[in-house]
Amino acid sequence: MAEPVLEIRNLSKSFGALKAAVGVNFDLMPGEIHALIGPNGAGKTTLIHQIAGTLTPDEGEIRFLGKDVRSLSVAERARMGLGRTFQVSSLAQEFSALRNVMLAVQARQGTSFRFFRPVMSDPSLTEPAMAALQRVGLQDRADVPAAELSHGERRRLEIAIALALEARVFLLDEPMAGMGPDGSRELTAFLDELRHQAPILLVEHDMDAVFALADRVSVLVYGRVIASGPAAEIRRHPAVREAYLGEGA
Ligand SMILES: Nc1ncnc2c1ncn2[C@@H]1O[C@H](COP(=O)(O)OP(=O)(O)OP(=O)(O)O)[C@@H](O)[C@H]1O
Repeated sequence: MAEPVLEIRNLSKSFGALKAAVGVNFDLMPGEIHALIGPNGAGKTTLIHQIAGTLTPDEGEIRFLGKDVRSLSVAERARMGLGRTFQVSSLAQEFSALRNVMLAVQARQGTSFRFFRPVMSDPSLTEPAMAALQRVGLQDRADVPAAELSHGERRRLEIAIALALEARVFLLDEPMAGMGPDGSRELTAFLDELRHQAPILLVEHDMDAVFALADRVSVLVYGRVIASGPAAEIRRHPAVREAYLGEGA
């Protein structure tokens, strides 16, 4: 059987008295989209922060590609291929779309000094960056500053950055947030294709997108996984309908 790309074991994290993760177990298998759903404040973003390395767990294990990554920095994890998009955009707003992706290409290639060539005309940076922009359909917007892109375009730019980092896994935190229905449909189709590149941990409130995309769904409530399984099963799960979808069982 295939090995999980990402394995979370007994992860716990508290902020004072508040338990944001309580013994969380979670796997991401090659090729799959595993959605993490749950009410506001359930601890979904906190879990992504712990995987990416911006928060340290109190207890538990995080294994990525078979390696325990708890002692690695955010940058080291990113270099291993932990590709993350953020709930709040982390783009360099004044830089063009192309420049934003080039920074990721440069980060991927490691620090190198380029004395002889201005960065913007260095094909070892511009070519992979343009290829990533093309994958997300932003090739015609390459020169536009990130700040002037639409919300949906910025989301796609973040994915282009993860592509340029040659992500081995995508951690997507509410990619549908702020999208209109057309944008959501477009992004859903795109993510469906993106899974072939690397598996996706999808934190999302848009249930149409979740049930259209996810192979598996885990439900987090007050830091605990209350149900986890194939999407069709989770949709029918009485505890999920009651606790999360707000219906009587
Ligand atoms: N740095 C922090 N310090 C203290 N409390 C925090 C911190 N980060 C998150 N929390 C709290 O931890 C809990 C889980 O928050 P988190 O943002 O992970 O939830 P979420 O499931 O992602 O919610 P949403 O769906 O609204 O984004 C919340 O009660 C939040 O207020």
